[in-house]
Amino acid sequence: MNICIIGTGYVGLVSGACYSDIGHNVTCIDINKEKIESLNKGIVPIFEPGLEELIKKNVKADRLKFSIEFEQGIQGANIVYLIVGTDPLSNGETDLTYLKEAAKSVAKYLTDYKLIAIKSTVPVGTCRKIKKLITKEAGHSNFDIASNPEFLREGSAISDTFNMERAVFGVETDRAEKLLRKLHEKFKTKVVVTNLESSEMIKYAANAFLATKISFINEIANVCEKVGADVTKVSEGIGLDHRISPFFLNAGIGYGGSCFPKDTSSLVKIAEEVGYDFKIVKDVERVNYEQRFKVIEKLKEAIGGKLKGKRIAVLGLAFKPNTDDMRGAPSIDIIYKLQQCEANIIAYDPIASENAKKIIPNLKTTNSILEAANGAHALIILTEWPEFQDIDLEVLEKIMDNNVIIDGRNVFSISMMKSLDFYYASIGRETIYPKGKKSSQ
Ligand SMILES: NC(=O)C1=CN([C@@H]2O[C@H](COP(=O)(O)OP(=O)(O)OC[C@H]3O[C@@H](n4cnc5c(N)ncnc54)[C@H](O)[C@@H]3O)[C@@H](O)[C@H]2O)C=CC1
Ligand SMILES: O=C(O)[C@H]1O[C@H](OP(=O)(O)OP(=O)(O)OC[C@H]2O[C@@H](n3ccc(=O)[nH]c3=O)[C@H](O)[C@@H]2O)[C@H](O)[C@@H](O)[C@@H]1O
Repeated sequence: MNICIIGTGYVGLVSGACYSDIGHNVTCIDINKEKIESLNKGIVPIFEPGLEELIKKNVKADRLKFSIEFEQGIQGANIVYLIVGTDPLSNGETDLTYLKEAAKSVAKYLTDYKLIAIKSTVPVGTCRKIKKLITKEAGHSNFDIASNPEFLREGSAISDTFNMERAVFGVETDRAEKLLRKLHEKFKTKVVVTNLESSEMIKYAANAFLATKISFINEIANVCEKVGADVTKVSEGIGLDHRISPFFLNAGIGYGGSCFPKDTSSLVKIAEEVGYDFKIVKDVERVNYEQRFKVIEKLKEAIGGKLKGKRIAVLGLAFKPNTDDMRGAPSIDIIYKLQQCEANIIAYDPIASENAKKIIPNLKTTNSILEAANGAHALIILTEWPEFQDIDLEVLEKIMDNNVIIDGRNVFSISMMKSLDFYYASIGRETIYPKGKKSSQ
């Protein structure tokens, strides 16, 4: 099939590469000229494991193209995907400016029947609004509209796409359903076919539910700390019940990213607009926001209150491992707070440092864990990059000024930390004190 993707960001690029890899001809369009120029030079603007190779392979096979020419991509396409950003406005509503602009561009070149599928995450009712807009702009309605939300995660986006657990098709006609089924045939996935509104709602409900699991386990963790329980064991113990499942039960500094924060606030807004107060999701957001500052409380407790002038090594900046994406990363608020306390911060992230510096003014970063830890009064872990698990803690003991680790992602096991000589505080687990020092200092 011929597929045109409007919006070559995280999702558009990954979807385009994956659709082309299963044999479709894909043209990815974007208004960002620089981005398209780099892609045409073989430079991939984001870090996503396996993406560069996949793009290279399919460009070489002539199945994947990048362009700023809408006409070139739209004409001849069976399906046109809209995958532009849908960021929140300051009042929590979703900004549909990019989506409307993209829809108008499609309408301009809509000369024969096409399926226009919306993959952007959009408030319930948006597909219908976009249908009206395109009809008005094109002057006809020789097209179908569909909602086909995306469930990939950054950092594992390609395998999530190839092994998708389900595809959701919000459609109004058999023709639209058939086209989407044909496109997804090779993914051999379960398909949920529904109306436009249910499909749009599935996306919000999925993200809000996952966010709820995270805030739930974080609240359990906060209680665990006070009653002598260990949240990692509690997660294991409840996760073995298939009705609960072990996933998204890792306690820590809470969720970040470009989606959970925006989609939870958008769901609250969607409910508000129809007169419903979505209490659970509001609390999920509040719990999540407060959770990130737990590491600062723990840090202050560990080093006796004042952070002014203290050298603090921060390990991990990205909102999760395997990505350089800093959008909504909890590290941003945590570092701002440390800066306000006049701590001397030195951060290390395997790949997100450059993006972090664009967002966090005056952030000093290093190229290695040891450089960050050298002479530090304390080290705090904000992202569970796999390489942090392999840190030689005996070397850290020697080079740090004060052996304090505040682990915001529960990277190290309690039993291992007990064999060393650190003050080690994590989330929802007992605090380990350096040898010779008693608890509650
Ligand atoms: N990032 C993620 O992991 C996921 C994102 N989503 C949703 O997918 C949508 C896209 O998200 P991302 O790919 O992360 O956004 P992004 O910001 O990385 O990419 C959006 C792209 O659209 C382009 N664009 C904006 N207006 C345009 C127009 N009129 N015509 C052509 N291109 C235009 C931008 O230049 C940009 O390259 C959002 O609605 C998001 O909520 C859904 C699932 C996962
Ligand atoms: O709509 C979206 O954009 C996407 O949002 C999330 O994907 P993503 O934000 O890329 O990453 P996740 O793996 O879900 O992690 C989100 C945040 O939750 C945190 N998290 C995750 C799991 C957990 O147990 N605990 C926890 O704190 C992560 O550290 C991260 O900050 C969803 O998992 C995807 O299904 C969805 O498509």
